[in-house]
Amino acid sequence: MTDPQFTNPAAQAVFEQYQARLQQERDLTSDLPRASFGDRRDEFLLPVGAEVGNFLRALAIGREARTILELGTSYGFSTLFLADAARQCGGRVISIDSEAHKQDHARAMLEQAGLAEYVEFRCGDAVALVEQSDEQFDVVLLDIWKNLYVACFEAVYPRLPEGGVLVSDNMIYPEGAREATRALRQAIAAKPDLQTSLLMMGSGVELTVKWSPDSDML
Ligand SMILES: C[S@@+](CC[C@H](N)C(=O)[O-])C[C@H]1O[C@@H](n2cnc3c(N)ncnc32)[C@H](O)[C@@H]1O
Repeated sequence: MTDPQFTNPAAQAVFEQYQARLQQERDLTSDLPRASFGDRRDEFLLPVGAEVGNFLRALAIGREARTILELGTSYGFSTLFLADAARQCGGRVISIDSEAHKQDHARAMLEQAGLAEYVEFRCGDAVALVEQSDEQFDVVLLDIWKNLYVACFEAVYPRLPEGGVLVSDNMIYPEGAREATRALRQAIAAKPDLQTSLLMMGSGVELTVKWSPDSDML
């Protein structure tokens, strides 16, 4: 029995499907050599997990986010939480992934959950799609392949409004991502108007807020 995470039974049923698939994937991958796992990574959910999902949802609702950007749809696990937030705060989610078949699966799951109307899926390279965009993003989840973190961050940064929030996943685990996450931390530290903090939840989350020194929010 999975702990209830959603008040809406349809969304809870979809969450439970994800949890069951995740357990199967854990069993399958526990003995897989690292190289084989890397070759097969597109098969797996690789989700942020329920704790981070709940955190993201609360953050987006608290921020009264109008536009939520997700970089890395995968099969839709984190999208489910973000879409539930969008439903509750009158916002919308733009979710980007380069793999169309993953987004097709995510779309079907969101439809089952009754949350598809809150999500616009965009398929393509995250850096290029963000750079082409003239939108501002109130809450951003950065969760694509880690070698793209700095490029994505640089594309997102000018599109974060004052008070806008960036959540970057996998800042602690897996260990193999640490060179990339260290580079992201350095890129964040180089901006004078960002406040940032590493949170020990899930695989390690960096919470970064655009908050200028002369902001009247301080
Ligand atoms: C860790 S998974 C995302 C997991 C998802 N956020 C969740 O919690 O369920 C990373 C995703 O980034 C996508 N990705 C990798 N490179 C990309 C790129 N250049 N542009 C867009 N998406 C990309 C992969 O296809 C993969 O689905």
